[in-house]
Amino acid sequence: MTLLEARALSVALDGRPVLDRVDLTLKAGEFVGLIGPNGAGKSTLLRALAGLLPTGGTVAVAGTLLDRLSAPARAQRIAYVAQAREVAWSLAVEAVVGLGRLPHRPAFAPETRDDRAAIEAALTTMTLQSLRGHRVDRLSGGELARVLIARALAQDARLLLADEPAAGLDPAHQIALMNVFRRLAGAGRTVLASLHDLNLAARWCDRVIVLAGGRIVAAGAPEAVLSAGLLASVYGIEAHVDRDPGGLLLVPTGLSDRSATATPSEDWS
Ligand SMILES: Nc1ncnc2c1ncn2[C@@H]1O[C@H](COP(=O)(O)OP(=O)(O)OP(=O)(O)O)[C@@H](O)[C@H]1O
Repeated sequence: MTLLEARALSVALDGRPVLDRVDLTLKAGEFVGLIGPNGAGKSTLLRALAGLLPTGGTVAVAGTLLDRLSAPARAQRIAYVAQAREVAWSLAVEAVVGLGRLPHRPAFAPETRDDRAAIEAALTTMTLQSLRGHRVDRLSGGELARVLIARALAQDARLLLADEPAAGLDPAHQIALMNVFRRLAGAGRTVLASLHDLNLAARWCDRVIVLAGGRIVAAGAPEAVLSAGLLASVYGIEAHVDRDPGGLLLVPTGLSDRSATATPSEDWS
């Protein structure tokens, strides 16, 4: 079942085109990795899909156009984890995770039993129980990253958009996070996460979408997409591509002499 459909999505920032008529479809129950070089437009695409930017084209979630949804209705359907990890106030971890529940109840209403259950589940999932009373402005970078992901999990939306959620996490927490996203997808939720670690994308994602120069240049199963040739043309790197029972193994070995430009294709949605 299609959960999200973007058609001819275009974004200009400061008058400069950043996304160019992107077509994208996400199905319920898939974990999709959004990859591409610095400046490709990944953050812009995630923000556009979350309804945080003025765009050309359309975005529909479960058949409803995003701009027809109120802010709370949108937040019940889409959770977004930003790349910038900023916290405005010196709140406790538990309170920040609890902010994810605000779209689910009227303003100033007390927490419900469902809210408490979702908060506890998110704290447990992100192994934050022992930090629940800590102030977020005194956490390490990786701890804060996990809190902001937990806040999005507490939101309990059908679609999770996460911008470099694995950045700054140690390898164990990265793998644990990939397993969390896989479990969400297994439960019918949809996750679109931008990732710079190609091995995480290759081994945990059902599908990867490759963005370069504001356009989707390839999309599909990691095994079908992540070839040495694509890595050379998109990232300008040489890589050894191997596979084991867990999936692809990608080892960057150097810079390629081909320029880091890719040829956009017509329809990769
Ligand atoms: N507010 C802005 N005004 C003008 N240009 C912007 C603005 N924000 C981003 N850009 C430009 O848009 C392009 C895409 O940026 P974006 O952050 O979406 O890329 P990205 O793929 O997420 O990159 P990275 O991997 O480095 O996080 C970049 O060239 C960037 O310089």
